Amino acid sequence: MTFIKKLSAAWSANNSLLCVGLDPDIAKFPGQLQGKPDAIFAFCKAIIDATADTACAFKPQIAYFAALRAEEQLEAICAYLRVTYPQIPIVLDAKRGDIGATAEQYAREAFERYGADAVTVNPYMGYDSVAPYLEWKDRGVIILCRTSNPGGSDLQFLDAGGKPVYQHVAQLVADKWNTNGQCGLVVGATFPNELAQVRRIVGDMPLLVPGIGAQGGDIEATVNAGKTANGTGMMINSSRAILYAKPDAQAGEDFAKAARRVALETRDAINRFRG
Ligand SMILES: O=C(O)c1cc(=O)[nH]c(=O)n1[C@@H]1O[C@H](COP(=O)(O)O)[C@@H](O)[C@H]1O
Repeated sequence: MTFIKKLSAAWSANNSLLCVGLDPDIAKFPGQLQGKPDAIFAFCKAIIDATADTACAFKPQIAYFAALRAEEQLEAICAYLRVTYPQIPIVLDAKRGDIGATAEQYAREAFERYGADAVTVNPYMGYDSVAPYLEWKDRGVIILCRTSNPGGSDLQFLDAGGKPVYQHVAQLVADKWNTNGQCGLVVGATFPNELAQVRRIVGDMPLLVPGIGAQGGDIEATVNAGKTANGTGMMINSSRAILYAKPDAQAGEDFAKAARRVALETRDAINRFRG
């Protein structure tokens, strides 16, 4: 099944535009996982099991695994997702960008090694750096457009022949790069005006929208700016606010139950504005 079909089915099945980001930071793990050799896998598995019915996608961030030499645990988590929750797309967040020959290897890493349904890619090096990902015709290629961080303005707001660079990227992807119809764009929830601009340019193309939760993006503004006519079109990502939600001790919550509560609250808050 193609990435877009899988994502559309997950939007409907779970009535959710929430993407749960998997950014495992062992310093923030609960006591019972500290010091365990497979703590990263165990933490992510517990979060996945607690939130799978609230999410339209899971987004593991590769740096959190690679920095700790835990790529095997990322492989195991992706394998677990593919077997246990095959209906939920895996978006590998790697933000790769390199010359074509190297990009071929990055594409294999994302799609073969980790079996991801989609991968985030940096457009700075141009079409031939993105083309190797497009060889994987059923997989999603999600290209950075207007990122959620303040410093994104340094380049993305520069004028490129009458329009800012981020709009140029959106137009380029919509008109030329989306050869298999499986591309998406990253637009931060911290920039709702720009999100609305991108939506106007790209029609129904799915947008990965990080920046609610820990980065403070407004859910109502995000949904109003980014939704498509049928009230979908986005994977609205939250990582830390869900992963490290404070357990309510009086309610007997552990970290996974707290994550589920916040995931449900976030999904429902998004749904209130979908129309
Ligand atoms: O591509 C991304 O996922 C991404 C793009 C962007 O512009 N901003 C952004 O925060 N992200 C990622 O989205 C996640 C946000 O995490 P929280 O701020 O904890 O919700 C992190 O994994 C970031 O690397």
